[in-house]
Amino acid sequence: MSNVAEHSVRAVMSSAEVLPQGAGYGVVIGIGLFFSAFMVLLTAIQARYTGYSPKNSEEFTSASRSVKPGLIASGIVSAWTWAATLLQSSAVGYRYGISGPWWYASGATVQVLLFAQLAAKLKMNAPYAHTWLEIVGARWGTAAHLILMFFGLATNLIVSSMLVLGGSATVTDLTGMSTIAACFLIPLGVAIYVVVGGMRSTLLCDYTHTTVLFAIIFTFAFTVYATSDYIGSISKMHSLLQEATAISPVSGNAGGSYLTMRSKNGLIFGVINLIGNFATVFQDQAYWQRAIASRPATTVKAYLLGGIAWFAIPFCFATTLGLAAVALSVVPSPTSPTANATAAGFQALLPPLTNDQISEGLPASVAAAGLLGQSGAAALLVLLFLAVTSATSAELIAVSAILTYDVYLRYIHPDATEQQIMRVSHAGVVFFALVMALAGIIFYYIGVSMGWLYTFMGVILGSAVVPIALCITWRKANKYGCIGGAVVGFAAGIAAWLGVTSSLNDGVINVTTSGGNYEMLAGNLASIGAGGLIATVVSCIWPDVYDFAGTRAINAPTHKRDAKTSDDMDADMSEKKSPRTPEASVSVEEVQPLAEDEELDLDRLKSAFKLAAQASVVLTLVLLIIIPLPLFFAQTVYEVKGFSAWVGIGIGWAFCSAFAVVLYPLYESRTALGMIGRGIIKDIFARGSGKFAAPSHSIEGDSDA
Ligand SMILES: NC(N)=O
Repeated sequence: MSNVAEHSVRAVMSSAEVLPQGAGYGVVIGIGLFFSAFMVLLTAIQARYTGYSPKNSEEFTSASRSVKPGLIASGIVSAWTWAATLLQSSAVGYRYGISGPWWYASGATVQVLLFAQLAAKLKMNAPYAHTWLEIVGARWGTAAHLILMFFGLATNLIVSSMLVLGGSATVTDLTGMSTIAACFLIPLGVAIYVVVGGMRSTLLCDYTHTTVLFAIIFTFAFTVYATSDYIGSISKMHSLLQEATAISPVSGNAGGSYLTMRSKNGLIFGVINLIGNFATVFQDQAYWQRAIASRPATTVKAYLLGGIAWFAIPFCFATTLGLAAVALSVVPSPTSPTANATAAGFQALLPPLTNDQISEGLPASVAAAGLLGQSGAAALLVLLFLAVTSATSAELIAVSAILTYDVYLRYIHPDATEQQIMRVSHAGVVFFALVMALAGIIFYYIGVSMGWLYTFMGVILGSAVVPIALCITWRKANKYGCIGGAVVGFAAGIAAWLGVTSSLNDGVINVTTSGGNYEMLAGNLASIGAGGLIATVVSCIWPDVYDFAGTRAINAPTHKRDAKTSDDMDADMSEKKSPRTPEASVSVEEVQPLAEDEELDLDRLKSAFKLAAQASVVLTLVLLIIIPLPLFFAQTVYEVKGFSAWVGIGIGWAFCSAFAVVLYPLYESRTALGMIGRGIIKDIFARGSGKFAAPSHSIEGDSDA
């Protein structure tokens, strides 16, 4: 049997039989153990040649706030690349055509870009905090802290469940490995290396994952658009998509075509996607933690770079594999009696997928297996595993930070020693690994898929988005308005979601009926809308007057500062000084003058905020309005030329992204890499002579390895 025929038969047999079960266990356990060993090695190298060691809590959780922008950008890309980024984006490409990948990518990029503003404010208003919840607690006290902690931890739980569900469904589908085993083994393998390495090593591991991720994405893109026997060129893809349109037109698309941005359901998905992803960035400690780990001077740059780079991942990947899955549905299988897709008896290489299969995110894996047989399936498996593990590592260390600083230190043992803090941080990682495994299994058993959770997340998380953003950035934010907004918005989201489900489905409410586009859209809009409206309106009517002195005092180094410096720092936002909040761990008067630290100079931070505000708003308008809406209203169905430009932009963007998050971090770390290289060489020739010796002035600013 020819290679092509062999691939085809495997694809028709469904992707479950493409790889042996052992390959699933091999990838999940083998790669997990490999990265654990890699992490041990990296940690040892760091400690020996750079002086950084995750044995103290600041380094473990926050990487000593010294990481450069390229590595932070790579960490953002890695944490934000979920199983859904690859699978759900391809699923909406499969359902809605080219608009699906666009709306997935743009609807989840703008939050990272806009987060640059929050990151700049974090460095201005709470430069020494470990978690965003510490800021809430210092400003608004215990009730607000607990309520918003619910939203924060719910975000981590939902994101983690999606990671486990998406990862395990694909491993099971491609190899037949037990889903339950995959749910447990994926997070536990990651937990080992997170405990060993802490935040800095997690970022380094993210970097390696991101590098491999781009390599595999390019492999798929060039296979589909250049070398595949079934597709192999943009014009062939175009003609296959036109054939697919003729056979099964897409409801709500211009001319039923896969080749148009005029897609009603694509647009609805775009809105749901936009709202849900605000919640999973703004209230996920993982993104705050990257801002915290970042050098203050370059935080904004890191988020803008990370956001722009990330866009290419779902856009290029889903424009490749999502559309390939559609195209392969009109390619005849080797056993088909006819090559004419419209003739009776036609057997497609990839028979149409059911709604449940699409919701599980299978279009990408069946397309990969259909195109490249076992090697395609294996590449997708590795890609998925790397995406899932690096995002999982971000979630584990994020929850560990919340459990350590917002539960243990705040409520249980405020005077804990460094050793106790480290012990709790490690235990937090392991504890949450078990929780996410169990959550994945529970959702799997009740029939909730990754796709369902993805569109649902904004319903229960969306209401806290605006309140949290206001708490950290706006001196006038009213505590009661924001907390009320989060709680009422939560109820409004659930009520709207269930109400619309009931009215559109004759009173039948279950996992299937509640997962429709309109049902989820209603819940998402009500949640973020009510939360945002209540928080903003109440704050405008009864504005707070807050100077952020209490939040700046969180964990700040303790030196005297004179009143003049304090006034200068707060000049931009204080009309009246608020007294020290009881929650602040250190009195304002004791705080080290931030101006002493050049990177925390208020003028520099204000300029960074201005840059973040301007760049993120302009890019948001470009990605959400200026490019897609004219294309939507024009109802253009792309001819080959337009489609070629579309695909070319996707692949070109992915190349630029790879430069930004793969090559740039190497360039910016050249000093540290040189130092490590010299240390290793010295050690080889004279054992012990290469070891890091703390200089009289710190080299930390130059080192981020
Ligand atoms: N991270 C996302 N939304 O893919």
